[in-house]
Amino acid sequence: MGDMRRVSVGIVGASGYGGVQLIRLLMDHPGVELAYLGGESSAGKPFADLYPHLGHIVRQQIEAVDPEVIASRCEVVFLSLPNGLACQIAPVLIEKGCKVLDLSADYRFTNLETYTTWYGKERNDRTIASKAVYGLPELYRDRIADSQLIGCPGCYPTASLLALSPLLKQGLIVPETAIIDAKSGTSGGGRQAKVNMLLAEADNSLGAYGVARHRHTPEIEQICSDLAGHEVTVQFTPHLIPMVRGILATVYATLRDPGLVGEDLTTIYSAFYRNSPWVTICDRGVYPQTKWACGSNLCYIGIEVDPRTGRAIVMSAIDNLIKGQAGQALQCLNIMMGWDETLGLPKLGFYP
Ligand SMILES: NC(=O)C1=CN([C@@H]2O[C@H](COP(=O)(O)OP(=O)(O)OC[C@H]3O[C@@H](n4cnc5c(N)ncnc54)[C@H](OP(=O)(O)O)[C@@H]3O)[C@@H](O)[C@H]2O)C=CC1
Ligand SMILES: CC(=O)N[C@@H](CCC(=O)OP(=O)(O)O)C(=O)O
Repeated sequence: MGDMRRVSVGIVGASGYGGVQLIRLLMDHPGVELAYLGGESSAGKPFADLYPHLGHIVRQQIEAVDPEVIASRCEVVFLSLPNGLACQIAPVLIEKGCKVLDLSADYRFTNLETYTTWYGKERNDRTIASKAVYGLPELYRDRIADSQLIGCPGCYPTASLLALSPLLKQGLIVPETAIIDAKSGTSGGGRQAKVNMLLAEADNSLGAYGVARHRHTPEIEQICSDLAGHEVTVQFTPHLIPMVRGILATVYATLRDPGLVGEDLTTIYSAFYRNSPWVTICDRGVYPQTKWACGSNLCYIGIEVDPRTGRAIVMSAIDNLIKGQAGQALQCLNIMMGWDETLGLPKLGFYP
């Protein structure tokens, strides 16, 4: 591995949480070199001014965004920008032959009308968008390997879909009965200042938001529909919880066969994720905690069946900035480049 050719990589949005998390991961990756860091308000500043604790490792400056310049320097570009910007930059990068991994919602949807309805932005890059592959490796590994453009999933969809997929794919639940109750730490909202993310507002408090209208709902439904083979609606309710990193999604769904028990589902999940190094199925009676995943690219899944209600109850825990964002994007790059899917990704969390 030490003699691997290093691929030149650019990160647009390097000053944000996704960008800095990518930089941290790529510093330990033997196959890449950082060739460009881009931003808007941070353009012209040394990266070290923004993140002094990484200044001894990352010497570059943040630069203004010019897709032609980026394409001339980079073989691979990560776009970690607010929604609606990647679709203005990616077409040039794709045309110039770059591999592009977008961390926003711009390339997640197969139907751009759905994107416009939920994100309120018109699109004129249909041809390119139609080539994008949804970057959830546990479901679409083969397609990711052959793609030039990846629409990396949102953090809630990652946790929710990894919990639901085996049940949907094998027809074990009535899809429309699926209810996803998810909790996220505040880093899910990005690095810009927002009043509801102030410590004084978010601390000592837990509440739902975006109820019955969160924009991750159609994204989850798109993939659930693909797995079920027909249009599926789900109920998704996100909550903001007073912690910085992590998502816990608890999914409830009615089993078609009321005779199924927890052991059956644990066996089914273990088989489904047999070749997925970043999914860990908990032993019977063990339910995941966000702290276990924090700092790693792992998704922990715990499974239960309530024989009284006939429902499966599946819990999944991820770090929203790693498996839910930057780590997943790097996992996709590993697959696109034909590298080991685990290369450069943290196997153990921070704690304890
Ligand atoms: N946070 C999370 O848990 C997750 C986030 N995502 C998605 O990933 C993307 C990035 O999120 P996150 O890292 O949290 O966001 P941040 O708000 O932390 O960072 C946003 C970045 O975008 C840059 N930027 C903003 N506007 C422009 C512009 N016009 N031109 C160039 N650069 C610009 C900012 O640069 P500057 O600072 O220089 O202005 C900054 O580097 C978003 O689409 C988000 O929805 C996906 C999964 C999880
Ligand atoms: C806590 C918090 O605010 N979380 C964000 C999720 C961020 C994310 O993943 O959004 P994209 O789909 O735009 O990538 C939210 O609910 O908007």
